[in-house]
Amino acid sequence: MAEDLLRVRDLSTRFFTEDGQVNAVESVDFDVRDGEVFGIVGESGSGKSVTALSVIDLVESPGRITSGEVWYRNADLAEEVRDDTPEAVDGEFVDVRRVPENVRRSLRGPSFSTIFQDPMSSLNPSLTVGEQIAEAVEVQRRARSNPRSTRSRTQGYGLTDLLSSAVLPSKSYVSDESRAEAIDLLEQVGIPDPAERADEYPHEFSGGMLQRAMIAQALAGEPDVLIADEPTTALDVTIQAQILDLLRDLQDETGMSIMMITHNLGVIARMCDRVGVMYAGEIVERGTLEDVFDDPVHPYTRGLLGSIPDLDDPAPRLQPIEGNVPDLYDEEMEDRCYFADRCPKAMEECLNHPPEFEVGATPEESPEGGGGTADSGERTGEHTARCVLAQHEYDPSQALPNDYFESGARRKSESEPEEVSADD
Ligand SMILES: Nc1ncnc2c1ncn2[C@@H]1O[C@H](COP(=O)(O)OP(=O)(O)OP(=O)(O)O)[C@@H](O)[C@H]1O
Ligand code: NI
Repeated sequence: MAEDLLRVRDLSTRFFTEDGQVNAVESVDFDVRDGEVFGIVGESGSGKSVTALSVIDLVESPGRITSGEVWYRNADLAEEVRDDTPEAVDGEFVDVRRVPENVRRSLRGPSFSTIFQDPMSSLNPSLTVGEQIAEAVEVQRRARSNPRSTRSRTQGYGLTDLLSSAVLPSKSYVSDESRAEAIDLLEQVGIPDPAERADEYPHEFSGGMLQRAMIAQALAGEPDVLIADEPTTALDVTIQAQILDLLRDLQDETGMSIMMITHNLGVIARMCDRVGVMYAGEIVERGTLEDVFDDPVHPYTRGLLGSIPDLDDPAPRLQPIEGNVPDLYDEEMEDRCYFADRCPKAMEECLNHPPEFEVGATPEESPEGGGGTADSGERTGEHTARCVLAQHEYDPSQALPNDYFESGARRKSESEPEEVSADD
């Protein structure tokens, strides 16, 4: 079995807005393994993008990561930071949340790279595509040849900042070698006439080609992990399929891992090895693609699967189950299963916040949460769900009345959990 490359533990991110505290990511655990595609899927507003941004420390104010560890396996980095920050090192793993900020930032590009729905969030309109990719190649080269000096030179700069900073002289390739490499990359991502296209500006590219150029830029750093947030959502379906196939091919060649974030289960089915299903800031079910698609436990997952958009069909935004993802304001998050108000199988037990249950395990064996830090590598349950149905069948005699969550009065005055009669 492939080794873990990333172990994310108890990651929480909140936005401190004028209207209140938004619990966008709520104690999330997941692993990303060598050479796999790990998918995060869920409706709009479920916390997918903020989870990704939290992993690479790009959450912006008024947001803040309030807890969590992001263990990244990199023996060289572990060696480098061990003396100064021993608490951030566990064997070959480094908790990137506990290393100095300049070190963490220097990992963007050479270790973690991103592609987004909108390529113009990564590309600078006033530089040619070739120059920008060549610059990313250079950053990687400097990082390889002398990690420490690069870390100080790029201190305080993410790759994107560096690329878009006005300091860069226009039309100057750092070297002929990096220009040649940029052209190679453009060819790798399937851009015809790459040498000519390299000298064009982003606005001269079509949407699909621009997406490919962004992928080339993201790959220039030879990242260990590519984080792809709805990378094909804006594209028409034929191009969408081409880009996904391209990502899979590139992954086969490079051995990188991909974190694929999407609301589209068709994309998940086509791409992913393992999946986490997000709802209201939590991962509510996870497992292999087969676990989650063939044997879903959480009624939310089942609901999502009830309307898998066909990739060959214009895919609608997912809205399979009546109702919406809650706004996630802290004061409105009752201590219950967050999905209970939309759930066709809500029972009295669901008025307690469910832990992560191992699917199919007896209650005694079931672990609390995703388990462990960097050193507890052993995995028991691959397939888990934050739902009591992982442990026992639906019991209609315990069902909550249909209108249970509808009375606004109850919400305010009776939200104190009543004594729940659990049978076991
Ligand atoms: N800058 C911000 N300020 C306040 N709240 C925010 C901010 N960014 C995100 N949120 C909130 O965090 C929660 C999670 O948002 P997130 O963007 O991660 O959802 P998502 O699953 O990626 O949805 P989508 O499919 O629409 O991209 C939402 O409730 C959202 O309103
Ligand atoms: Ni998003």
